[in-house]
Amino acid sequence: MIEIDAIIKRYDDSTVVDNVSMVVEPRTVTVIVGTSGSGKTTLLRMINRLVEPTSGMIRLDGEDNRSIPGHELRRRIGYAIQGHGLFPHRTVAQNIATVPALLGWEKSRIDAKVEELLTLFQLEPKMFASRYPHELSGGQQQRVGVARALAAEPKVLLMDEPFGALDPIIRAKAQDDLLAIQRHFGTTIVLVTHDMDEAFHLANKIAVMDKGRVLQYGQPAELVRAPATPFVETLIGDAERPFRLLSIARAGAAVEPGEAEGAPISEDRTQREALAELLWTGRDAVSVISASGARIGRVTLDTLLKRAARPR
Ligand SMILES: Nc1ncnc2c1ncn2[C@@H]1O[C@H](COP(=O)(O)OP(=O)(O)OP(=O)(O)O)[C@@H](O)[C@H]1O
Repeated sequence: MIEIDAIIKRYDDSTVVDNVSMVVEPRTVTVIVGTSGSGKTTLLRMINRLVEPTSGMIRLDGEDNRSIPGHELRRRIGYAIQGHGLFPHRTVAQNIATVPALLGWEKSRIDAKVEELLTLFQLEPKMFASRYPHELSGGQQQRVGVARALAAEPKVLLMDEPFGALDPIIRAKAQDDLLAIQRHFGTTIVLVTHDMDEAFHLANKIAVMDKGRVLQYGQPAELVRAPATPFVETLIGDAERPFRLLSIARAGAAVEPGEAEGAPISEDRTQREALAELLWTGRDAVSVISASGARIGRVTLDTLLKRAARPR
């Protein structure tokens, strides 16, 4: 758990993080969004003490982060940034091994970790371990950057616009990979982004920042249903609201009894995907199946349109 308690950061006369308090639950993804210059990066970097707060306290599992030695902070908290910051003259394997090597892990343990991470990130170890960063595509470099941040098995991963440089298709894939890996390791992730679609795709909770303050901190559905301020409403995007509502709920939650013609969809797909399927195939209803493949009912176009309707 990360407890951010009345954190303030001032540079000269300007207050760039203004009395922020929030709690990040373990094994969740928290996304910080907001306009440029609103203090997102500064807030993130106070968690691993790359920036020292002017006042306030941040606790990691109950421990004041100022009382945790630097090497221990680096072990507990991974950090991945846009542009990935890979060392150009070190191989992929050496890049990933950076923190474990600093921590003095045995070579066999490091090698096993590098292989595990490369495999998890779908980079065939035999092909990629000995390459240099310039021999990788942008998307591959980005994956190595995240793999490196995870190498010492940190409980917490801080990510600052990690996918900012990727094209939309690779970006969507990178987001899915991240969620799979987050579940695999049970990592607590705090991620900064400008991209609201990314926020809604990844977040268990979203913090909206403006001028150094957190205006709202809640589950995506809360932000859509009850935006705390007009700023939050604007940032979420009024026009996309129906789709956001559908993209944060699973098809399984809209099931009703009955059958439908044509290919079924899985209950864990989003309602937005169910709607897309219906619109693409011109059907009024689609059968829904459970993870084990059993038919559990159907979702109708009518139901989805009602769910997408303005809540007020
Ligand atoms: N070392 C510094 N010295 C002085 N001012 C700083 C420093 N670092 C950041 N700032 C200022 O603090 C404010 C918040 O910066 P920060 O990088 O946290 O914003 P951000 O929300 O991450 O912005 P962006 O989305 O553009 O990256 C900005 O006005 C920035 O100019």
